[in-house]
Amino acid sequence: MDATASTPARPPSSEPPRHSAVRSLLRLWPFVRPVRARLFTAAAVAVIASCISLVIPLVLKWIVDGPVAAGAPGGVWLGGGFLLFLGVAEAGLFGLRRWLVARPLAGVEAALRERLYARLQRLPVSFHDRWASGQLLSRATTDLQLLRMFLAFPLTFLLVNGATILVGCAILLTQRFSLGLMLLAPVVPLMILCSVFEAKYALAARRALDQVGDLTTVIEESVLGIRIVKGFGRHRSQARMFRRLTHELRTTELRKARLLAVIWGFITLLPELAIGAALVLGTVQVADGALSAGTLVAFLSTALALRWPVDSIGFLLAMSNEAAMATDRYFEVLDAPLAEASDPSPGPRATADDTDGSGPCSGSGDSGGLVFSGVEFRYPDAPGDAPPTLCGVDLRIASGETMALVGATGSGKTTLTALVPRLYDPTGGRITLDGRDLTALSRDEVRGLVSVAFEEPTLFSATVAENVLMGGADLQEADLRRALAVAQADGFVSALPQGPHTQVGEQGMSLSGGQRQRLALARAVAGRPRFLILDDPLSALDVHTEALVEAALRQVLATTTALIVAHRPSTVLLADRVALLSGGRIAAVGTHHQLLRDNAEYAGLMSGTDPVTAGSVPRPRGTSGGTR
Ligand SMILES: Nc1ncnc2c1ncn2[C@@H]1O[C@H](COP(=O)(O)OP(=O)(O)OP(=O)(O)O)[C@@H](O)[C@H]1O
Repeated sequence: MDATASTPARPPSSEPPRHSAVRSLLRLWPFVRPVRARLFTAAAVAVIASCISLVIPLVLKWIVDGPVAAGAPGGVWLGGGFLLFLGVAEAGLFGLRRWLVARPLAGVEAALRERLYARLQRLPVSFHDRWASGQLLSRATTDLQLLRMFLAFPLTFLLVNGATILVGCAILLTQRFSLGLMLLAPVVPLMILCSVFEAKYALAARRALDQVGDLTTVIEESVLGIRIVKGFGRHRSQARMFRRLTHELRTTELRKARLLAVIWGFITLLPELAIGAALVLGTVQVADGALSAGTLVAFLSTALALRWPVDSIGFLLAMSNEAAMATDRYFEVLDAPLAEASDPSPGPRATADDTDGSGPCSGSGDSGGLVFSGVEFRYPDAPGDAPPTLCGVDLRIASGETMALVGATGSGKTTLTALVPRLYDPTGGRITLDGRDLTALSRDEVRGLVSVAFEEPTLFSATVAENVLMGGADLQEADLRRALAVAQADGFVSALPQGPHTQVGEQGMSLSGGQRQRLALARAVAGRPRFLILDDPLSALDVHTEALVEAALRQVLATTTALIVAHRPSTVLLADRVALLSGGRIAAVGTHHQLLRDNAEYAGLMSGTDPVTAGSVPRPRGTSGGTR
C-alpha cells in the first residue's frame, strides 16, 4: 500500500457550519473588547470620511444651480476650493482610521494566538492523537491572519458602507422621491441573493481552510520525514499527493471565485440598471422643466458615490464568511475538552470508600511504590467493538524497586507506562503513587514525582543544557553534570562546539539516534525523580555504551521506584523483578531467572524465538549477570 500517499487525517469536526456567521464572529468579542474604544473611534472616523463623499454632490448641485447658472466665477472658485478641502479631509480621515486600528489589531491577533498555543499545551495527548498537526498549524497561522484582516477591513467597512448607503438613500429620496425609489428597487432581490450566496460561500470557505490544513500536514510530514521520503524513494508519490491536494484546493478556490463572480455581477449589474433608468427618467424630467439640472447632477453624483459601498458588499461578505469559518475552526480547538481530571479532585474510581485500599480494585494494597489495581485502558479513538488495550492490570512495584516490563510488540507496554505520567487516564481501575490515587494528584504534583524517557527521544530547538534541565526550574549545573554522566553523554556533549550550551537544532537532528536517546535519559534522571518510567531507553546504544550506561543507571535506580520497558536481557537485568505483559494483561511476575525457567512466552521473548514453538527453555543471550 502506498502509505505515504494517503490523504492526511482530517480534523474530527470539519463539518459545515450549523449556525450563522454573525454568531460565530460574535465569539471574538472577548478578544476585541480591550481595544473596543479604538475600533469604535476608527469606525466613527471612517463613517464621517465616507459621508463626506456624499456632501460633494450637494456642493456640486450648489455650484451648478448657483454660480454656474448665474455666471459668477468667484462662486465657482469658492465651490472648487470647498470640494478640494472635502477631498483632503476624506483622505486624511481614512488615513487616521488605518492608524487607529493597526496596533490594537496586531495585539488582538497575538492574544488569539497565545490563547490557542496555551490551549494546545493543555489539551490531552488523546486530542493530539486525533488531530493532524497541519490542521493545528493552519489554525494558528492562516486562520488567525484571516481574523485580523476581518477585524481591520470587512468589520469596519460593512458598518461604514452600510451607514453610507443609508445616508445616501435618505439624500436621494429627499432630492427626488420617485427617482430615489427607482434606485432602491434592486435592494430586495439583492438581499435574497446575498443570503443564498452566504450559505454556499460558507461551505466552500470552510472546505478551503480544511484543505489548507491538509496541505500543511503534508508539507510538515515531508520535511520532518525527509530521510524516509528520500531513503524509500517516496518523493514522487509525495509529490503526487501534494499535487492532488493542491488540485483539490484549487478546485475549491475556483468555486469560491465563481460564487463571488456571480454575486459581484448581480451586485454591480442591478444598481447600474437602476441608475441607467433613473438617468433616463431624470433627463426627461429636466427637459420637461420638472427638475433642475443641478438636482439631476447632484442626484446622479450621489448615486455614483454609492457605487463603491454597494459594489464592495460582495467581497466584504465573502471575507466575513471566511473569517466566520476561521473562527469556528479556531474555537473547535479552544472548545475541545481538557483532560477529564485535570484538577486535584478524586477521579471516579478514587472515592472516599476505596482510597484506603479496601475498594474492589485495590487487591494489591496501596502502601508505597507504584501500584496498578485492575487497570483497564481503551484508546478514545479505538473502534467500539475492539477489546481494551489494557485489561485488569494488577501490578505492585514496591518503593525503591525496579520492575522491568516485558511483552511482545503491541502488547501494551508503552500504553501502560503512559498512564503513570497521566498522558492518558485509565478507563477503569486505578493507579496509586505511594498510596495516593493518581487522579487525586494535581498534574504539577505528578510531574514533580514522575519522570519519563520514551523510546523515541524528542529534543527541542534549544541547547543541550536546556533540553536536559527542562524537567525542573530549580535544577543546577551540578544536576546537569550528574545526569549527563549517568547517561554517558558527558563525553560527546563536551566535544560539541559550545559544550552543553550547543544548540541541538530542530528535534536534535544534528545528533545521532544514540546521542539523542542518551540526552533523553539524562533529562529523565536529572531531577532525581521519585518514580522513573523508561520506555526501552537503551535501544539505540552500542553494546559497549549500553554497558556503561547500565552501570551508572544502577546507582540512580537504587534510589527510585522504576518501571522500565525492556526488550533485551541486558536491560531486564537492571530490574529486581520482571512483569510479563501479554495481550494487555499481566501474565506473570517474577525474577528474570524464575520467568526464564517457568514461562515459555517470556523465555521465547528473551531468546528471540517464537514463544509458541519454544518448547524447551533456551539459554538467553547476555544473561550472565544476576538480578539485583
Ligand atoms: N494513540 C493510539 N490510538 C489507538 N490505538 C493505539 C494508540 N497507540 C497505540 N495503540 C494500540 O495499542 C496497542 C498497544 O500499543 P503499545 O504501543 O502500547 O504497544 P507496545 O507493547 O509498547 O509495543 P512495542 O513493543 O512495539 O513498542 C497496539 O495495538 C496499538 O496499535
